Amino acid sequence: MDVTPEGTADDGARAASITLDAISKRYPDGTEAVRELTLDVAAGELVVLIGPSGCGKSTVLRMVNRLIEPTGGRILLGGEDVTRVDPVRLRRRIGYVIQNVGLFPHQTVSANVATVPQLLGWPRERRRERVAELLELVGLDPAQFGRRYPHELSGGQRQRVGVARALAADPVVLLMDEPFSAVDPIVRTRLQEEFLRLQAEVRKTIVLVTHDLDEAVRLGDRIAVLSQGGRLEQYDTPAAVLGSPATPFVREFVGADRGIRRLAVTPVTREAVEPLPAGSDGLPTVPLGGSAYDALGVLLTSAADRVVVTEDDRPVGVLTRARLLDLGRPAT
Ligand SMILES: Nc1ncnc2c1ncn2[C@@H]1O[C@H](COP(=O)(O)OP(=O)(O)OP(=O)(O)O)[C@@H](O)[C@H]1O
Repeated sequence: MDVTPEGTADDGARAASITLDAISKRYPDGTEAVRELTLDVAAGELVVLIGPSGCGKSTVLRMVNRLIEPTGGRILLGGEDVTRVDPVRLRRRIGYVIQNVGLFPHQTVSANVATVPQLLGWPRERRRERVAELLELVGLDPAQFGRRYPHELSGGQRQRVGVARALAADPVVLLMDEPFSAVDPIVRTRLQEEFLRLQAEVRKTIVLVTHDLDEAVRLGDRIAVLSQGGRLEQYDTPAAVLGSPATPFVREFVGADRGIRRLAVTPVTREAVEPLPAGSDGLPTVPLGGSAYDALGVLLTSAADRVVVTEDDRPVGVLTRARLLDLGRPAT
């Protein structure tokens, strides 16, 4: 069955690029939620939209799957204008995950995950295989969880089912609106880590909305910082947004502690490492390529003023406390 929206050329593609071309949304009451926003997301890229409450993040996201109709501009998926295709067919190609997941309460986990395949008329056996594959992918044993109902799951498990459901029909794009904010911080961090592993495997084009800067830094290949009216203040890698805020707005938004956040996205490189002096036995170790933030954590929990950097478990040099702190110092 053809599930490609009319007018798109992404047949068979596993991920499609997204181009927002001067999209605008003026609500009927006159609120200009988004004014001529232009943004490109490459196929397989994970882009995070972040900004203060009311700046238009959710409006932007929902215009991509046409839950909200733009009042101006164009949206291209895989280079094809989808502004005028049937929104229902479009949504079958776009996975959507929201904060409280929105699972159907009276349907089992399996039935929830199979929602779109069912709509698409997949035969029962193919649906069953797909559900099992997806539940395993998100770390839930299909035999144990497939027959449960949403209220019989923890918040984190529900969230995983939401992600599995969004991936069910192999969408070319995944939209996620505050997907991890309804769970406590420890579960959230674990879900984020699992999600990054999942993304490395499925490589979808993902647009994720969050108000949590740490989440944006951890997950985003690029971060789009928005201010009121969906105005794009900066669109760059986490390291660049933290290291060189493009505008006073971004500088204030990322805050005074951007140096420490920056360490989380700064790897310990060979350039930062000094030759290994004699008498370095017994010092704590960190792996080359690991994050400078983790190295700082190791330093803070030991009495040492330097750590030994290793590659394949062999020491390649030392990283001093002073050099480490330099890595977090913003360029501007
Ligand atoms: N249906 C609507 N009618 C009128 N104005 C709306 C409507 N929906 C949203 N808005 C307004 O549009 C602006 C952007 O809202 P949106 O929900 O996109 O922001 P957001 O950045 O996602 O906010 P938050 O982080 O608080 O969820 C806000 O000023 C909001 O009040």
